[in-house]
Amino acid sequence: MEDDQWVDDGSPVVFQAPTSLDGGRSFGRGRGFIPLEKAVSNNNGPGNFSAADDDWKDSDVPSFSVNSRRDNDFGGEGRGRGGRGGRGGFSRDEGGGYRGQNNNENGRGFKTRENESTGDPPKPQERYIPPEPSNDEATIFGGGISCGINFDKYDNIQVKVSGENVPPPIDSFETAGLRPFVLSNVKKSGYTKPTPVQKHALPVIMAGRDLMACAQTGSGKTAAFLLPIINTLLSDPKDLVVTQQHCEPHAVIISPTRELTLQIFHEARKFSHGSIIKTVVAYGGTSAYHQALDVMKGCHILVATPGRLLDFVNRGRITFSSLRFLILDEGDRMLDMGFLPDIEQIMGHPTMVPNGERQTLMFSATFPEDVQRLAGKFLHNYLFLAVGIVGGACSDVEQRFHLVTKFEKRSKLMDLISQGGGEKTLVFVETKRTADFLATYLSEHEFPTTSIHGDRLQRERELALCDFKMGRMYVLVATAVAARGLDIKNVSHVVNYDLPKSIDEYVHRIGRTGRVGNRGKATSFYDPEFDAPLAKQLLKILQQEVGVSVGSDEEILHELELTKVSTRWVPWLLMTEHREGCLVAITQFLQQYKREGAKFLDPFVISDETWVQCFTPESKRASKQWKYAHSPPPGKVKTIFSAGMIIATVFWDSKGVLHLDFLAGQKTINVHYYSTLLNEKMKLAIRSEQRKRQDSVYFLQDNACPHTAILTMAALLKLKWDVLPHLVYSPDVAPSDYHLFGPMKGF
Ligand SMILES: Nc1ncnc2c1ncn2[C@@H]1O[C@H](COP(=O)(O)OP(=O)(O)OP(=O)(O)O)[C@@H](O)[C@H]1O
Repeated sequence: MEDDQWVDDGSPVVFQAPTSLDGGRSFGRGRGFIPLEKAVSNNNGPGNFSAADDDWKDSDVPSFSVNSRRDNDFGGEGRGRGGRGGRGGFSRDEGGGYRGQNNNENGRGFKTRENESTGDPPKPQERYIPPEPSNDEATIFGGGISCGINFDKYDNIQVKVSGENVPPPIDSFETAGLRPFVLSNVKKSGYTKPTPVQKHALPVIMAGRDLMACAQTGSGKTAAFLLPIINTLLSDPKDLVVTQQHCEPHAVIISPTRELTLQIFHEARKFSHGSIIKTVVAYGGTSAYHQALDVMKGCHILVATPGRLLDFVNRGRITFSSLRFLILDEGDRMLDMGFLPDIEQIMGHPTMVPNGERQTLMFSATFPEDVQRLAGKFLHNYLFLAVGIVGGACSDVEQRFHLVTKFEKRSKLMDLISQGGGEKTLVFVETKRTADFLATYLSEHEFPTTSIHGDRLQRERELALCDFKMGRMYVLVATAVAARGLDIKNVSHVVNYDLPKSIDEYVHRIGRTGRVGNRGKATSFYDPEFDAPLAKQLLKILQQEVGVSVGSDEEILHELELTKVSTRWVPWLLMTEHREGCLVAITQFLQQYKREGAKFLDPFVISDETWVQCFTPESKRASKQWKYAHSPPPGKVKTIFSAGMIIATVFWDSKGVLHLDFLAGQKTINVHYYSTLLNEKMKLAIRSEQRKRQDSVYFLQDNACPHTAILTMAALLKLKWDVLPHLVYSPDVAPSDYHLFGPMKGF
């Protein structure tokens, strides 16, 4: 059975209706997290659930009468969720759900049903009643991630809005036209100024327009749609239609995963806290009966996964007749092959308010062009908002790659986690089986680890996220279920133990760190045997990231072709932490190695001599010119001095190949740089040369330029020579704006 579905099998259900619908206060709500075993036992509070609550009959659903009313900015929040208690005080605002794809949970795939084609035994049926959301202000407003040092750099990101009559962006929340009440919730959330997507999306939505918005991960898209919706629902209130049979929400927010849905629910509660607005959540893996009761008490905003939503819709519990806002969060995912049939069913439902009479909003960090085209048919006279490069990775995430075979991954992961010294690390794997295995293995090696994937029970998934969030477990091993949307504080490191199959999935995964201007790092294990198909797209992402203009398709294809020549090639990236501060970072790096007693670095003194160029995107052109001006003419040798010592010779040979021979201590290393734009003849020449000179290290890069030599040097020194002639992967050689390619072993 699909995990978002339920069955009415006519089992008797006894439900004691809430004793109060007024005042909006649950009774008997406990604090803290109740053991989950209890949570499924149906007797976890004063309320009396006495049957298989997912197996209920429609006729058993109690009748509620909720008066339609004009709302205002005050009034009880949450209209009496009596009947249960003993839980709550437990803020679960992250997670990931999953539409099963056999044992492969790679993002955008077909919607298959978990366990169907794997031959695995069916999952035990779960009757999980999630804990009540907290009403404690500190919990409600304390969940978000605080802005990081790069928050202000958001202002420099290029923004493009296409479409007709674009409303001007706002500068501040104060001038956004928000009601004082909403503004006060924004302030309580710790937001002082809007992010670019918020600056542009708020006025667009408040002007009643449809919107497709794309902005990098962790840049505040959730508030960008919630704030104007909540504001409109409050400033232009309409009666809420709730009958004994059904409810007609005013806003429906659909997201692809269960825990993301839960997270959005908490965000919506946060921004509407203290108002009349009722928000309800509906997602799979939980007691449908219980959630239906909530829905039928009436809700202005319903946050749901598509499966559970359709379930309610097909039972007539929800209709769209009063819908004012329809939001697809992770819009591209919602419209890919996996979810499209569900979305089409929702959009085409007989009760659905027609396009143009409702507002339709789609948000994501990635929007492939084909999906953009498809999305157009659900939107009316919409605006397209692109903050930065559509589908680009978050610029605050430093991306590193390790060339590994599948046999090396485990020990490499152990190294990374021990080096992390307890930093929160999210490890992505391809299969549920690997997730289980790794979580067990790491736990056995005394790294507190938990896991989340589609085969775990929902209560286990939520507990796993809670443990990770609270730091009880500092490693979370996850399948694609956790790739999108999750906003977890202090995730310092994302590891792609298995790279995903799609680049969008990669962008979302690494976006779990480096949020709201905080820095993060992502390390990916690149196994050429499996990951070569991703190389071209990875390269594009990395080029965007380092500010190097993306090469023409021809160039990229050429690089790909080279990738194919030898499966031992792997793109790896030396990222700069400060794009502008390349020199500073290099200096620090070398100083560090000096401190560690690398004597051979003694002659190597970094200075700000002209040949050490900082290579910023802006200076790319200048730098290129500089390179040609300073490189020796073909056939001539130039000597590089630093602090009066010869450190290297440069030789730009007649074939256009730059040779740098470093003199370090007693050793000379030949490092040959080749342009990526090699023709066949040059490739042949390189191959034959490499056969002759086994001790050399070869880099392929598209911008042979002497200052890269320093980085190369540093990399070689770090490896203490012993891995030569094998290249040479050193993720810690952080500072450069270059992508490099290596090794060329086997070329
Ligand atoms: N204007 C703001 N000032 C400070 N913090 C903000 C602001 N807007 C959002 N945030 C915080 O930034 C974090 C990320 O926001 P959010 O989850 O909405 O990002 P997103 O763009 O939807 O990311 P993803 O693409 O991963 O879904 C949250 O913790 C949120 O509370």
